[in-house]
Amino acid sequence: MSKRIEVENLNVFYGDFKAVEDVTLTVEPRTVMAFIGPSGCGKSTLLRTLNRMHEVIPRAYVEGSVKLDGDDLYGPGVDPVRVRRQVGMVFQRPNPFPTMSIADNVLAGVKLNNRRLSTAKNKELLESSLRGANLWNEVKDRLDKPGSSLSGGQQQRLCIARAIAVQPEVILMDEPCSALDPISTLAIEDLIGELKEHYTVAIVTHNMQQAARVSDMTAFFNLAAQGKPGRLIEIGTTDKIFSNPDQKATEDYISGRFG
Ligand SMILES: Nc1ncnc2c1ncn2[C@@H]1O[C@H](COP(=O)(O)OP(=O)(O)OP(=O)(O)O)[C@@H](O)[C@H]1O
Repeated sequence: MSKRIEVENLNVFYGDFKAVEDVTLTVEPRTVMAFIGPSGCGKSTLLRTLNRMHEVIPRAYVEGSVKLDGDDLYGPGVDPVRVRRQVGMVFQRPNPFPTMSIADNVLAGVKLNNRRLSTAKNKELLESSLRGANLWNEVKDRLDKPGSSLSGGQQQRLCIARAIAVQPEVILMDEPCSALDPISTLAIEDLIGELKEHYTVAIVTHNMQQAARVSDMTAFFNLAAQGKPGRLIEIGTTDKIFSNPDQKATEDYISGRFG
């Protein structure tokens, strides 16, 4: 279920503006990679290229390639909708459909993909997705209540359950804890540790402790100057990046000297 992501010589544009320049990196299956760096260096932009969400913005495009187990996501004839089914995404703010029930929220993506399942299969998928997101025990007695009746942290886990339900290969997370309290944040961090047993995970985070806690590999991005594109400065095991980085800019950023 988990696939290797290979980004090669990727340039990412918003019209004439190049936001990210010449990124090459690999995320191995069943690992978590953290994208870190100061505001505006293109972490979220890069993340969104990994499931072709970037191009939904008018005049936005990429050069280079992103491969999933060798298949170029930007190859001719590749359907972006199919890509987004393989590569799920969890956003900064939990975004369940507020009036839809908890159960329908989990199965929303599956229904959108026109997968018709028997009632028994639906129930099975509902339970396994909620268990996978560590939410089952908290909601099993109120599956018909609206998604908005849950706390912020529960809503974020509901969104993770919704992402898992379509059985993706990769899960992308864009600052998934930035709107959550510390307890909910820890619950999501624990969950990320479990998700990587089944999925390849890439996460954007501003929280250095979080990057250190949840990721196996860390990629540090920076801007040469304001208005210039973001570039990958250093990539390595999270242990190395946080204890003995090769680049001074990485060390300065990790130790809070800028950004
Ligand atoms: N929709 C857009 N149209 C034009 N430019 C954009 C758009 N979204 C982002 N940008 C620009 O692309 C660059 C990278 O932005 P991005 O949000 O990817 O950075 P980031 O590293 O994720 O920042 P942050 O940490 O603040 O979220 C910035 O210069 C930003 O202004």
